Amino acid sequence: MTVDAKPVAELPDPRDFGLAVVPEKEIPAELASLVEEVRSLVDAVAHTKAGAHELAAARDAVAAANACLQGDRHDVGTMVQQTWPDGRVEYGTLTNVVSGPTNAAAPPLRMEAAPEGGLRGEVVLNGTYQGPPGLVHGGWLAALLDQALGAAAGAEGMPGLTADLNVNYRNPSPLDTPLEVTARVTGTERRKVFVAGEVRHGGRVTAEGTALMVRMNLPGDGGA
Ligand SMILES: CCCCCCCCCCCCCCCC(=O)SCCNC(=O)CCNC(=O)[C@H](O)C(C)(C)COP(=O)(O)OP(=O)(O)OC[C@H]1O[C@@H](n2cnc3c(N)ncnc32)[C@H](O)[C@@H]1OP(=O)(O)O
Repeated sequence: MTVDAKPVAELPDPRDFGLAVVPEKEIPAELASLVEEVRSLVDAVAHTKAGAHELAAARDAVAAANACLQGDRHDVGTMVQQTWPDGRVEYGTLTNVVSGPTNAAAPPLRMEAAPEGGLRGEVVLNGTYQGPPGLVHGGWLAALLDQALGAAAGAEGMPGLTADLNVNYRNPSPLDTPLEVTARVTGTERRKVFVAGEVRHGGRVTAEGTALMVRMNLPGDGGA
């Protein structure tokens, strides 16, 4: 495979594209703990056997919390700037449904540099990500892989959009237990970035994915 994509030294600054950026360290601790609470709430609501009285009280409490939060909002498209332990700066969307730190619907998946190259992360999906009984929904496994594969391309300075994603489900992925997600770039060809990754439970591959990411046009690279 031709290796003629042009990785950039640093990721583009989203501000140059008119997007707002929130440094992750500036996210209030109170918001982070609210997000955790809402994640737990969604799971509790999904599985509750509470009676009518408790359900009505919970509904009123949630409606009151909702009313509290109807003020200023971040624009859709707002990015979060995260700094890796090695000092590398990374951008993602603040409310990304897989990894967004303020999105209570995100598990969330956080990736880090893997010693063997590429990225790795660990994630636990609770019962709100259920497909078959006790197992993670296949669409969510695809979402985890899509995110990890995109992040692997981004981490090598080649952020882009997924053009083609293939997922092979090898073994069931259980809920409520750590799943390891790995991803790496396997080749490049002009703006095409080929990536591959796996989801593992207890060391056994449960899903594997390959994708073609098409690198975004960056200022100064001629777009080729
Ligand atoms: C601002 C800074 C932010 C930094 C931020 C960093 C964040 C870092 C972490 C991100 C982590 C996100 C991970 C989630 C990733 C999603 O969820 S992405 C969302 C789902 N994907 C989409 O919505 C994409 C929809 N599709 C499109 O917009 C366009 O089709 C694409 C993919 C951008 C390509 O369009 P294009 O740029 O016009 O590319 P085009 O010139 O047509 O093709 C370029 C090459 O790719 C090939 N190609 C294009 N499409 C396809 C296809 N579908 N199948 C096969 N080959 C294709 C072409 O044949 C061509 O090949 P060559 O001629 O070079 O051999």
